[in-house]
Amino acid sequence: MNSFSFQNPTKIVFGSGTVSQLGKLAKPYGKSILLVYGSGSIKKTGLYDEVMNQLNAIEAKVVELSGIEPNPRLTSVNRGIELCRSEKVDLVLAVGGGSVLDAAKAIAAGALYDGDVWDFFIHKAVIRDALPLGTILTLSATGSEMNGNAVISNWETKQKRAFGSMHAYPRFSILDPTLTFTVPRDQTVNGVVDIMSHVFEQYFTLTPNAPLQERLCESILLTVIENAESALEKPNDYDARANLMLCGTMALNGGLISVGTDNDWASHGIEHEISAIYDIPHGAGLSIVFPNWMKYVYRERIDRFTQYAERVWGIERGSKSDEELALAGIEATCAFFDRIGAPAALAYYNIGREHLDTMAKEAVLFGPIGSFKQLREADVREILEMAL
Ligand SMILES: NC(=O)c1ccc[n+]([C@@H]2O[C@H](COP(=O)([O-])OP(=O)(O)OC[C@H]3O[C@@H](n4cnc5c(N)ncnc54)[C@H](O)[C@@H]3O)[C@@H](O)[C@H]2O)c1
Repeated sequence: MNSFSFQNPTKIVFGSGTVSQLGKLAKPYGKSILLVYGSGSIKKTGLYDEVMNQLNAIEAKVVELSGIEPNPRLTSVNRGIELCRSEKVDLVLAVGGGSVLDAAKAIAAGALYDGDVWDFFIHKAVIRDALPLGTILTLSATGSEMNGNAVISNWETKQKRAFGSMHAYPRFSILDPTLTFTVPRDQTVNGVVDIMSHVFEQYFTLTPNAPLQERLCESILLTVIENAESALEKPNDYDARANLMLCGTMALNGGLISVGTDNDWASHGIEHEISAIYDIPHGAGLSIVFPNWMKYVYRERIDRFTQYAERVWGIERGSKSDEELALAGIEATCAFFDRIGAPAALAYYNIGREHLDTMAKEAVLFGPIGSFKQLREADVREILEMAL
């Protein structure tokens, strides 16, 4: 295990009815609040009214920024930054899925920066401060509710880039699983794949002697697999939704489950290049990329993959060779994705070879990606080719 330091400053308030604590949680940060949300589904579900009642009760001045897109765009972030400055906002409050939360993080950081917020995403500047951020999560997937990451798309340059900063962690996040009852089937599936992918990025590591981290990863994968189908069959199954929500938060919790180990993140890098051009859902892109990444890299340290097959999928070794066992685990992953209806190939979105070269080049713009196996442009091109 490597040496490490770990800190997570986000307060989590978890459970049914916890939106009723919003006023109390928001009050210490000041009166002027920027409420950030998406296409307006929170108005249909009644969540918007609940939020406004809480904010009115603490006599907050609420400024609204709606219309945050899935795969949130830089243009929306810039609108939010202008509002923060003109309305002297004290607290940014995000209500939605990962896209809304990520946009709110970029707004909170950009509002206190003199230059272009995109600088943070292209390694031109480092975040030194941010406005306080609170979140109410409505979709289990990204872990954005308890980490300092944000992913934003720049449609002018056709780039999707991420930042990570201690300053961008939410001060508080309200996690009420009942708010996810209305998440449609396809988005629930995308969330399940996203959560599992976050674990894969940390589980497939070359770092030896990290048995607790390995078991933390395996327990999240097992819990997601056990609960995904119940949530899909019965969208109002509180226990299934609650378990998925907690898994999402733990899976990408500032690195909690993988402290002291090297992480990979190549598959996320590759997926970002696909959705930067084709605007497909992140989770769907990952269900296409990850099994192909696995097939490309498993020989690097085959015991990680045989352990995965045995412990996560319960596949017995019997007379199987390492190679056969590892591949059986990868096949079990594909079969599960298929069973829940996650796409397996780029063809699902009519994506052909047109932009594979660009995607491969952009993925390694800042150098090789991944640590389980370092991938260069030709490797990424090959994985994309396998994903067609
Ligand atoms: N910050 C991070 O650590 C991190 C990690 C992984 C991915 N991401 C990024 O997060 C984004 C994806 O976020 P996401 O997967 O949470 O999805 P999302 O926020 O894009 O939402 C997907 C869709 O679900 C809808 N939705 C959300 N909650 C709903 C509800 N309760 N009922 C009905 N509809 C609802 C949204 O309106 C949207 O149309 C991508 O841009 C991805 O790159 C961020």
